[in-house]
Amino acid sequence: MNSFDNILKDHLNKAHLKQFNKIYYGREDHCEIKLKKSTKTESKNGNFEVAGYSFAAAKEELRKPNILRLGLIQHSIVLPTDEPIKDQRQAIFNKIGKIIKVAASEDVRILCLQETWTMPFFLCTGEKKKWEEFAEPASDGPSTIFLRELAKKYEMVIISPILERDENGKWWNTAVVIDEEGNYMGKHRKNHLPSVGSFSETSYYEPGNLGHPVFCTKYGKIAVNICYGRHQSLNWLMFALNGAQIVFNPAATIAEFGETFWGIEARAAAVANHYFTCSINRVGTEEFSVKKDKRVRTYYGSSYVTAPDGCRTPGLPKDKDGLLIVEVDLNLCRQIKDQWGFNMTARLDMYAEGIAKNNMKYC
Ligand SMILES: NC(=O)NCCC(=O)O
Repeated sequence: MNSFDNILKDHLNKAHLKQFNKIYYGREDHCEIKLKKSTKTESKNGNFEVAGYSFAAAKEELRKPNILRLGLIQHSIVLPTDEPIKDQRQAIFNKIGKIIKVAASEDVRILCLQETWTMPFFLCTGEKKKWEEFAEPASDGPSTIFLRELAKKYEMVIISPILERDENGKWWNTAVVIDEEGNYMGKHRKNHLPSVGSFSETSYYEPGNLGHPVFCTKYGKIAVNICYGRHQSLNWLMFALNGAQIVFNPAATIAEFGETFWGIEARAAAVANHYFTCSINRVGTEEFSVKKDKRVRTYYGSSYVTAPDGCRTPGLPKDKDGLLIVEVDLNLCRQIKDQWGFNMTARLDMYAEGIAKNNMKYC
């Protein structure tokens, strides 16, 4: 099944599709961006889907429009998981390098990759030794070196979620932020670690210790909420309190786990926190030999973007690499807050008091 959106297109007539889009996506028309001919050729040659949509904001008298293009890449691994680590990683670099080039040709200014994009998601195997060499330093590891060059060449801010090995040899699930001049800007570490079914990351690394950083890039204020952190609404809130205009949610999640949540959580967060959310999930099937068993996991892609007014784009396919390009006007963030009086009616002091009174416990 390619995507939910294609099923709808195939089965609803034009009028019904419009009605459906209005309720489900928040608007009748997806506002597709016209992509270059070369983009279509490259996507066909590289066997990845490219889709482009835009979100407009109202014209203002005093502020200029603040329009930029975001890029989200979802991808499968390239080589089987028992190939040498160096080859597996290089094959992914080669594929991603080509997709980033297409994103650059479409003027993408901020781009985000999926969770631990350089490797198969071996964190479901319970094994560590075999995979150690995928862990790398955040500021000058192989993937940061690779992306710094592309960031500089294309004047693009790049968010690179990796498996970090710190100076003491400890691992972290980390997102590195590289600025448009190719400089390492900083990093965020995943705050909430799953311990559910085969997602058991607590044996690999600890919850993040860097709070909720917002990176003031040349193009906008951005933050990263890594995968499982999307189930925690206060995690989203903290990025808003620190001033984020766009929050990326790079993920690795499978259909057996909350595919029904996927379209809801980041979308609700965009409305509740008045920023854009960008949801990126890996695709493809990954097979691991664990002792005498085979472990097989299939990721469902479906990456999408939501605007602060709750309108969302269709998703990328469930089963194919893809580049989602979304043109946004960041002025929309403040416009929505003003229109709904969200800052004026917030009761943060009341919640802070209530949380403190409950001794930080859920009942
Ligand atoms: N990577 C990760 O945190 N997966 C957990 C499953 C989920 O939250 O969908």
